[in-house]
Amino acid sequence: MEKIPALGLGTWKAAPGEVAEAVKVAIDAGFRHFDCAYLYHNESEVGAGIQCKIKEGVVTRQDLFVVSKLWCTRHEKSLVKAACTKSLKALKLDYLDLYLMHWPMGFKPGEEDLPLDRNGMVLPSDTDFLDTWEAMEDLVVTGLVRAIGVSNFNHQQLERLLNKPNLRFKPLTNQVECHPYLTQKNLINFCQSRDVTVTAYRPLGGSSEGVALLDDPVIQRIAQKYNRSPAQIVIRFQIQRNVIVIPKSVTPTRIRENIQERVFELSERDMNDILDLDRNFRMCTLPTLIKPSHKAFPSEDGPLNESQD
Ligand SMILES: NC(=O)C1=CN([C@@H]2O[C@H](COP(=O)(O)OP(=O)(O)OC[C@H]3O[C@@H](n4cnc5c(N)ncnc54)[C@H](OP(=O)(O)O)[C@@H]3O)[C@@H](O)[C@H]2O)C=CC1
Ligand SMILES: O=C1CO[C@H](CO)[C@@H](O)[C@@H]1O
Repeated sequence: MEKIPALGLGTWKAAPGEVAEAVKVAIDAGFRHFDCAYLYHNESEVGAGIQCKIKEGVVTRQDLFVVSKLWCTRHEKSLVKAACTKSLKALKLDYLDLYLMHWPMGFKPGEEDLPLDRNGMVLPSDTDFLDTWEAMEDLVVTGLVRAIGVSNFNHQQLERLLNKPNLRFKPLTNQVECHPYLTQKNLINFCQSRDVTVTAYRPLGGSSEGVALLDDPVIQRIAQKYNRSPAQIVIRFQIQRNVIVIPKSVTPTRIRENIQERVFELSERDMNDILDLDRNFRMCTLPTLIKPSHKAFPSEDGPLNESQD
């Protein structure tokens, strides 16, 4: 079974024109795991950065762990292989280390990422994520991907997948929003109890978007205590609870800061103080566009809401 490196570089909103350079800086700094997605519309630049470092002989393909994600408009079984091949081509790779189902919900197929009706609600497709999963399993069998996983799955959805009759491959990870304001304690316990790793996205609180997670007084106090930056504290927090973490940066100094070559340990008390910051605060809110009648709707009584898990 593939092992996901504990720290990866996020690439959402890493603009074409800056992300290839960021990937090169990251590889030089020691990053080996790259979190990509068709949705981010920058896979070709990420691939250029990767290829450059392979050509320079800094790394080999086997040293790297490259992740991409199947977007919701490609949930029909007949569309999955082409979607994966498109990401592979853009990334200039012949296999992915991990391919994730980006969300459990399928949207109407087409070129628009978010096909909307007149009221601004997403047009669903009549797919079931269990069927989509079967097509993703085929990608493992044909060697296009080494492993498959899910993203934005709640407890019930993951359990349904794990209980699927004739499951050929278990999800390697469930990638979910996770940071000190959304600690996902219950979901993490559930995933880890079923041998599914958890990957934390938005680990820094997407700090350019006005969320003051890195300015939180508790994070600041702990950062001063260990003589580390707030970003280093929230990254270490995840690694220390066995959660894989994928901070995004296109800034060379921050990329190097985030990999923190010297390992340090947060005390149990400081880990608990960070856990106590939880306020079930979710920033990635795509579900607000989804009709409650959608098959995989993240409803009040469960999906995506860890307090309900
Ligand atoms: N599966 C899913 O549905 C989702 C997956 N993701 C994945 O997770 C990754 C990370 O999440 P993301 O939403 O990008 O948010 P992050 O929490 O990683 O925050 C990124 C922001 O933090 C800034 N930053 C980076 N390092 C530092 C630092 N050391 N000090 C201060 N600020 C810093 C970056 O700025 P700058 O770049 O300018 O340095 C950027 O503005 C994404 O890039 C994507 O790969 C994200 C959302 C949803
Ligand atoms: O990866 C992602 C980036 O953010 C988007 C907007 O919240 C999400 O929909 C998506 O899952």
